[in-house]
Amino acid sequence: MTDKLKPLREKIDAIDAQILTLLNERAKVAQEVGHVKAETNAPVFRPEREAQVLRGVAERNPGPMVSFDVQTIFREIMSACRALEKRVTVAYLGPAGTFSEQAVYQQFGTAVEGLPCASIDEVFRATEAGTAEFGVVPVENSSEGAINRTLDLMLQTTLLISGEVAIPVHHSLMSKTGSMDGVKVICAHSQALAQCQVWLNQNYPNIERRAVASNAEAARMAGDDPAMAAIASEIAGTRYKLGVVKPHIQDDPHNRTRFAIIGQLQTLPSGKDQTSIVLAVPNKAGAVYQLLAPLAKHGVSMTRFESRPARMGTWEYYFYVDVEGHIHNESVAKAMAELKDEAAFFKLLGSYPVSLT
Ligand SMILES: O=C(O)C(=O)C[C@]1(C(=O)O)C=C[C@@H](O)C=C1
Repeated sequence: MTDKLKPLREKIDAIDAQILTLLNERAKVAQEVGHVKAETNAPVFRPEREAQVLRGVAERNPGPMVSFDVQTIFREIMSACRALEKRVTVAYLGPAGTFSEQAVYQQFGTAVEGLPCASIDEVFRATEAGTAEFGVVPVENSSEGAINRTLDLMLQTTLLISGEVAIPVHHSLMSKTGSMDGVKVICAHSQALAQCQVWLNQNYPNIERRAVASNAEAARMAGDDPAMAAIASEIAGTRYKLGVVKPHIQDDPHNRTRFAIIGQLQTLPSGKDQTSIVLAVPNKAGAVYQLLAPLAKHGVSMTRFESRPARMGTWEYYFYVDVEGHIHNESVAKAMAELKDEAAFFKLLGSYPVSLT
């Protein structure tokens, strides 16, 4: 056994030496890129370039490594190279251990400065004030729909959407002891309670459910109090030393949340992009139908249509629309110009690469 392993391990050592040399060659080039950017004050984080690199390695991947894993490795390589240029600060809905933090790493890799914030509002404020260069905010969940607070704040902010990232959301039921003995309350964010309600009704119909600020906060509370259980990610559970009572209790096994990367940056085209806008129309018959006509006219596909009641003013609803393509694409630019002319309200939220996951 050892005789057979030895030459294979020597091979791995030799390959690792080459990888190490290449990684550092790459890092030196990234440092040069950093110097060029510093001269012109150009942005360090370039989501369109990173999306192209990650799509490229997946397309060229000969295997046997699976493309998802290859992308994870290259994301970390770029993250480390980027950090040599400048360590980017990213605000997110904290505390540490939330799905928002996971979304930060999924987009930026781990060589990033995370800034946990107490609320979605604070993520916007920290990014607008420049305390963080980017913010990561939840936009929609596949089971529960839109995150209304984010949509409302998008309307008011001067920030743009610079990118998007989608992550699978798996909720686990956890407690200090790893059992439900003596547990009187199950805590979680209201969205998580909603995403697990069928399972909870079947298994613990008589235990009180309490909505708290975040799942990570629920995990922290459960770590302090054996009478409380938390619904949260297992990452949060590990952080607060909880035992798993039952993993993956979300009603939809494919539950996912989409996050927006917000910032000052207008991302350039990556070749596979999406544009987000908000619109309002006068309250008259056929207005929405008419409003969307420019999309069909210019062959622009709509990928999302969400409405929010306008809480003041003369219009009844705001419509959040995502379309395929970048505002720099001629057809998208023309369609947007016509929409803007016809709408009672129009706001471009940003053009950015379509999420890889
Ligand atoms: O190409 C650039 O602009 C770089 O800064 C290099 C690099 C990379 O490591 O590949 C790093 C950071 C950017 O977000 C994009 C790519």
